[in-house]
Parts: sequence; C-alpha cells; structure tokens
Amino acid sequence: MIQLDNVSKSFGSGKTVVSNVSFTVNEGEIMVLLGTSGSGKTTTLRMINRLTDPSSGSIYVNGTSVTTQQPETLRRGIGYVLQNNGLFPHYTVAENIAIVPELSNWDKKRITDRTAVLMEKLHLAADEYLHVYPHQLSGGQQQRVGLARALAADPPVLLMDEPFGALDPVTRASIRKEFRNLDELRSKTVIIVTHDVQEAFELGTYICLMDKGIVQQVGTPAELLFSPANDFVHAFFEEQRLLLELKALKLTTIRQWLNNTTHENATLNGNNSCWEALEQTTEHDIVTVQFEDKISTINTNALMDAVKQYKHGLL
Ligand SMILES: Nc1ncnc2c1ncn2[C@@H]1O[C@H](COP(=O)(O)OP(=O)(O)OP(=O)(O)O)[C@@H](O)[C@H]1O
Repeated sequence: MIQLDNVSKSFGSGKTVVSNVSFTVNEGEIMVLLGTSGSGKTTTLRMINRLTDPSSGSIYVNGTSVTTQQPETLRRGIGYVLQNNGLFPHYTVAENIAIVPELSNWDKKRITDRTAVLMEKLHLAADEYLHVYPHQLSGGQQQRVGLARALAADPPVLLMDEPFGALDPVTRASIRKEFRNLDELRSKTVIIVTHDVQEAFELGTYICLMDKGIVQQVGTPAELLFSPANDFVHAFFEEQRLLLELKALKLTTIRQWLNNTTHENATLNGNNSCWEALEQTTEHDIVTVQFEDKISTINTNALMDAVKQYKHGLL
C-alpha cells in the first residue's frame, strides 16, 4: 500500500511544483498519474522512492514513513521502471535481471529459476536472449527486460515512469496488454506515470489527474469521464471522449440494456470493457457475453445502443 498525505515539493528557486497531493493506492491496484507536461507527475513518483524528498507532507509505503528508512533499504522493496529502461549496457540480460536478487543474497538456483519464469511471462525466449547485451535487443525487448528486472525480487511496490513511452504505438499497445495481464500484479501496489490518456484508461484502477502540481481529481476512469470534478477534467478528455467512454465502461454497467438468450460458449464477461466488446463485434459480427445473472448476444448496434441508453440515464 502507498499513501500520500498532503505532499508538497518546492525546489531551490522556491517554485512549488507539487502542491498538497494526497491519495492512497492499495495492493492489487494501479494508480495512474496523468497530466500535462510539467504537472509534477515524475516529481511525485520520485518522492516515493526518495530520489527526492518532499518539502512537506508524509509518504507511507506499507504503513511505514519513507523518510524513516534508508533509501537503499526502501528501494529494495520497490521495483522501478523507466522510459529508457535503465539497463546496464555491459551486463547481459540475465545479469541485469539478477541485480536485486544478487544484492539480496539469493542463491544461484533461485535466481536462475526466477529469471526463467519472468522471461517466459514476458515473452522473451531464454535460449535466445539470456546471454545477450541490451544493445542487441529491440526497444520492446529491452523494455520487457527492464520490467523483468523490476519484478525480479518480487517487490510489493512497482513505480513506473512512462514505461512504454519510448516504444512505437503497435509495440506499446501489445506490451501494455501483456503487462495488464501479468498475474504478478495482483499482489502489488503499482503507480504509473504517463501523459497518454488511453494508457491511463487501459491500465488504471484509479487515475490521479494533475495540472500545475495540483491534483484536479482522483477517481476511477469512469468517474473522471462521467462525473468530472471541474472544467479542466472535463476538457482534458474531450478530444477522445467516445473512445475513452468505451474503454472505461464495463459491459456489466450496461447489461440491463442487453438481451437475454440461452446461447452458450460466451467469449466475454461483464468485466470486459465495451471497447473490448466492440473490437470483437467488429471482427465476428455477433459475440456472446456471460453475466452473473444472464447471457447476452450482442452486435455492434446493440452495444452502441446500450451505451447510448446508459449515457442518457446519466443526463
Ligand atoms: N531538480 C529540479 N530542480 C528544479 N525544478 C525541477 C526539478 N525537477 C523538476 N523540476 C520542475 O518541476 C516541474 C514538474 O516536473 P515533473 O518532471 O515532475 O513534471 P511531469 O509532470 O513529470 O512532466 P513530464 O510529463 O514532462 O515529464 C517542472 O516545472 C520541472 O521543471
């Protein structure tokens, strides 16, 4: 768990770049720090692992104030992923992944086994890539190794600063999908900095939207879209509103407007987003959704009609 209580940061010149930020992220949740350039996202993240210290306020990681811990001890429990992967160029993939387990004195077999598990989960063929150097990998592969390194010692907390920012859109979308499906995340508290709105909606349990160092709203993606706290929040999502609405809305939210059939072999469930359903109806015309209390078959029109009716109910 990570908790920020009224955290502020001013640099030497006296300019306050983070102002009274408060939020809590629990185990199994992802908080996305989203905002315009210079809004204080990275500074907020760096205060959590003490790369910089707050000017005022408190930060707790798993119930302990970060300022009462030695930075090195604190950071051993925190996986950190950066945009440019931060891999050591003269270490092989295996050596890069092993850094924190080595520092924690794991025995060789445990390190080898853990590395093999992570390579498989992150779709890196061990026989091909284990003993090569970072410059011999593509950007996407390097980012996967960076992620494996951050996860290696199974830290309870993961901080990620624009982790997919340097990748092309196609690679970015596929790594993002793999990341979201990692079973490792269920037991971790994760904070991701991004300025990519779609990424925030795909990954965030919650989004903390910042502007000029001030939190404008913290909430689920759907809350920010459908109940914006102010004009800034409303305007921030305007350009991509329909796409974001489909990503933020789960099928279960619109199920009362979907039919009831006895069809079997459902491919989707209520937790899938309307966007995921749209991707499938575009490809297959008709898809089946298993809800807790019923099964529905939908096509694109039925889906979009149900979304429209849900939105009409909000007016
Ligand atoms: N070490 C520093 N000394 C002085 N000012 C700093 C320092 N680090 C950051 N800042 C300033 O703090 C403000 C917030 O920067 P920060 O990197 O946290 O924003 P950000 O939202 O992550 O932006 P971006 O998306 O562009 O990375 C900026 O105006 C930046 O110039």
